[in-house]
Amino acid sequence: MTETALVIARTPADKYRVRACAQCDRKGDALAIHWRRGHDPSSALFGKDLCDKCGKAESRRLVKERGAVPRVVFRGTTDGATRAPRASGKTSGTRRRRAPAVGGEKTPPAKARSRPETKLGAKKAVRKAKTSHAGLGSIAVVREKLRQLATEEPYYACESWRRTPYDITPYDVLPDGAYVAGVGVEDEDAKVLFDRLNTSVRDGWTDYVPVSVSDGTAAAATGQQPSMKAHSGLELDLSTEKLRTPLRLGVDVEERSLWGMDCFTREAILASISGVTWYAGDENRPRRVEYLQQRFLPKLHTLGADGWDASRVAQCVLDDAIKNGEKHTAMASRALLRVIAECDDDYARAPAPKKKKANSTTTTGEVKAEDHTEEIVESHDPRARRERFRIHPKGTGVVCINPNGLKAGTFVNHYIGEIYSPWKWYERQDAIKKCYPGMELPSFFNITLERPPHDDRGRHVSFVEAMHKGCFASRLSHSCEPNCQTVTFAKGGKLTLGMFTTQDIAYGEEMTWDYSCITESAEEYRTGFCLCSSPTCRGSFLTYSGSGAFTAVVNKKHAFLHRNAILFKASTSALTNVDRKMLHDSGIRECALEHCPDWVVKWAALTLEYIKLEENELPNELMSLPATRFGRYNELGAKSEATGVAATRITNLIVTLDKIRYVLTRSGQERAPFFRVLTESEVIEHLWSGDESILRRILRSILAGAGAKKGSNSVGKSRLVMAKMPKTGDARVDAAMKAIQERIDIDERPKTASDLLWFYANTRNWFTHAKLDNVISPAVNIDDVASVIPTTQRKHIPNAFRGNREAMLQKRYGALYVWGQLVTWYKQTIYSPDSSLSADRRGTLSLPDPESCCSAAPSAYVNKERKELFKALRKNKHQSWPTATSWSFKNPAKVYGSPMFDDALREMYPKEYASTTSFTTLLDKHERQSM
Ligand SMILES: C[S@@+](CC[C@H](N)C(=O)[O-])C[C@H]1O[C@@H](n2cnc3c(N)ncnc32)[C@H](O)[C@@H]1O
Repeated sequence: MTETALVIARTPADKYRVRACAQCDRKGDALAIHWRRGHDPSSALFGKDLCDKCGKAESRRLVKERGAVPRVVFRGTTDGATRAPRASGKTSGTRRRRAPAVGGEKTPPAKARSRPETKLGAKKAVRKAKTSHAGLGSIAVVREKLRQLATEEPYYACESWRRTPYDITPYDVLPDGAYVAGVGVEDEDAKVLFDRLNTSVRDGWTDYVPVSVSDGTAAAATGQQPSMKAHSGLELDLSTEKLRTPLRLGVDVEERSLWGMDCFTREAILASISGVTWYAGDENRPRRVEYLQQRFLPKLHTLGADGWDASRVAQCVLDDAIKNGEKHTAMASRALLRVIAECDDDYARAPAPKKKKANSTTTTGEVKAEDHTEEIVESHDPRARRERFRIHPKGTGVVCINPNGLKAGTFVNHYIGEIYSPWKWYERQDAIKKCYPGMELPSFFNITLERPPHDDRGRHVSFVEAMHKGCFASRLSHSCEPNCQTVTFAKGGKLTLGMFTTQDIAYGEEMTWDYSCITESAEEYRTGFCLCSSPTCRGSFLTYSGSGAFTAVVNKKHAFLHRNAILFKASTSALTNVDRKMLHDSGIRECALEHCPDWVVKWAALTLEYIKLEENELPNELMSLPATRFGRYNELGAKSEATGVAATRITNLIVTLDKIRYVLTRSGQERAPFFRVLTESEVIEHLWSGDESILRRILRSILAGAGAKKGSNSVGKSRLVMAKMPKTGDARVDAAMKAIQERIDIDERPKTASDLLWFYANTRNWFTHAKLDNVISPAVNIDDVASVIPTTQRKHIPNAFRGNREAMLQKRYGALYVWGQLVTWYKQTIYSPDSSLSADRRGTLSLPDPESCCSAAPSAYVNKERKELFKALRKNKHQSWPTATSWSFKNPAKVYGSPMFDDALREMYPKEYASTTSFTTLLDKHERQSM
């Protein structure tokens, strides 16, 4: 194959020789210009010196002409140290030996030091180091690593790169431990909120558990579990004296504009320094991590607006290392600088594309300028979306500036802010989303304050918003390997949240905690890519509630019909002492249940039963999941994950109770059970004897349809059926319907009418729902939000409040809100949980309209569709029926029930529904008989 690559002239003597480019006549030595040499024998430029630009152009031309891939190039950089590539014989290894004595770095482990001598011999080892860890080798390794990472989660999750720091979100400082009522919280509600801060638990109680993880790191033990609080048995000192003295801003800690790297960049940096022998190989990964965390990151946190530039950080680390005689750190920094130069600087130096026209939707000059900068960066080179050393702004964070560092277990500060009850909090969030659609994920500062389960009045949840009012504790960043933690504790009969260090923290180190924040939106999860830079970073600082841990058991044991079965049972059976005790034992007591009607309390008890079942079954489900990059779940990790999921579920249960209570306690609101079972005579009327009964409607539509086709056999058949209809309504519904079904094969299409009747005839539980009033709550006040919208997002503001402002700020709870919320209780961010009900009920709870079996679309229910429908129902009875068929589901009578729902009831409550035949047995029989 013809050699098409261009390689650099690379002997040390060459370095200082002034050359001229054979193409453009540019002059300079190797320190000023990155020189290349024509390497294609058939080219006129073969063997000639070319400047960087012309060399690349030549390379591109050759690649275009012949489709060959250019060989990786290596070039010198300008700091004059360790530049020699392997062919020169002057390796960075030799220079290292001449470097000044090392200060503050650890000796390599004996095993690592002895290996070259014992295995290869000293000379061989040096040669190996030269070839595999210097220059060309390391860059190839990095490139290969980046290629691999680009196809793996979570590395490619980050798609755009912002190089400018975020605006500071200013806040009012609240006095220690003082919460204030949220914006627009009315006095009555505020009273309830502050009362919920009172507790019967003894002073000094805390929800902090000093977990000891003996068999490895927290991450290894927990898989991707964020909520496990693992900190090697550290005890916290909650003496009042300590809690009175938080750390001081400007003395112990400082708020700073901080930067962080995505997982891709972190791995690229680790790979870059693995080119240095001291840091090479799996056994030296801890050294690479130490370089990143103890040298690179602290330096990054001092760079202010320049933090985006990885090579600047590396250069600063190098300068410090040279000053302090830390030779390994210096070598790592040089290696990193070299790789960054190779991978990124070409890109940075290439001419910027022509200015785009200013964005007409922007409102201020400042925004235009900022947007433009970002556009250039992104549109310049699409490959930049992946293979670059990207350091992103994280906004304000908190750094330890106490020269002695901070000890593990130190009280940092109270986590305080404005408090909201759950229903009010979600009304506010809904209004924000409605008024600022399409707004980028804003920084969030909220945290939940949870009452302890053993408090006399039990659990409850309040939302603490620290965006506008609070203290520096709310400015700490998230980390997947944090050094601080929030803790709820009791002090003076009141509950409060505090931040504590869980590890010793050195001067210059960033203080972080694990947000353990769960999002219901996959998009939000992806947007929240994590910049914590820790070696076990999970990729996003959010946890997705659609992940395996949250869905593994739900999909099997708590699907749509199961959740409706719970609501059905709660509406139709009495609240017992066993239910009350179970709730009480789990801490769901007065605070969560007051003002709830019995059927809602029963619903809570039945839902709690499911939560316990899930907690039991989830560990096995998790251990059977395929391995992720964190490995497989072990038993400890799976159990801990299940505990975390159960805790989230209980919080959601309490939040749901709070929302439902709000709607049901509005004046004039119906409080009877939400589902009402039809009496037998109502069922007969609905199916059989009523003017609008299912049977009458079906016959009417058959006659209407068949009338068009004179002489059709259907007409005679349906008249016959009509004539034989009993005049009284006291026949057993299912027997009569069955008899009709056997004779009514009157439709010319395969089995449409008889199948439909089969579903009706085989449904045992028919019910309808309560008619609740719509509730429209007062407009919430979100004036405080506009001030914190990032400048880049301001362009959305003109679109906000397009409609009636007052209406957009009000929350409308529709008549079916209670139904929707109770069957999606584990989600909280859906504006109208009832809006998906009609789709979810399609064919599952609501059977097709009788008219649809005689619709004008004759091909809609041919044998193929029929088979597919039955197959799908066998596989998943909770799945709504496909929309492509002619079935319609208007259900004007609002009567619900289906054989699939009966089956869900039987699965959930086998004792009460023991006589119900399983749905698949029924369907098998029906298919056999109707062949
Ligand atoms: C509680 S605030 C922290 C203070 C905030 N950085 C500021 O500028 O005021 C949480 C926000 O900080 C940013 N943040 C914190 N930790 C982060 C991390 N590890 N990765 C990415 N962004 C982070 C995110 O924007 C997040 O919404």
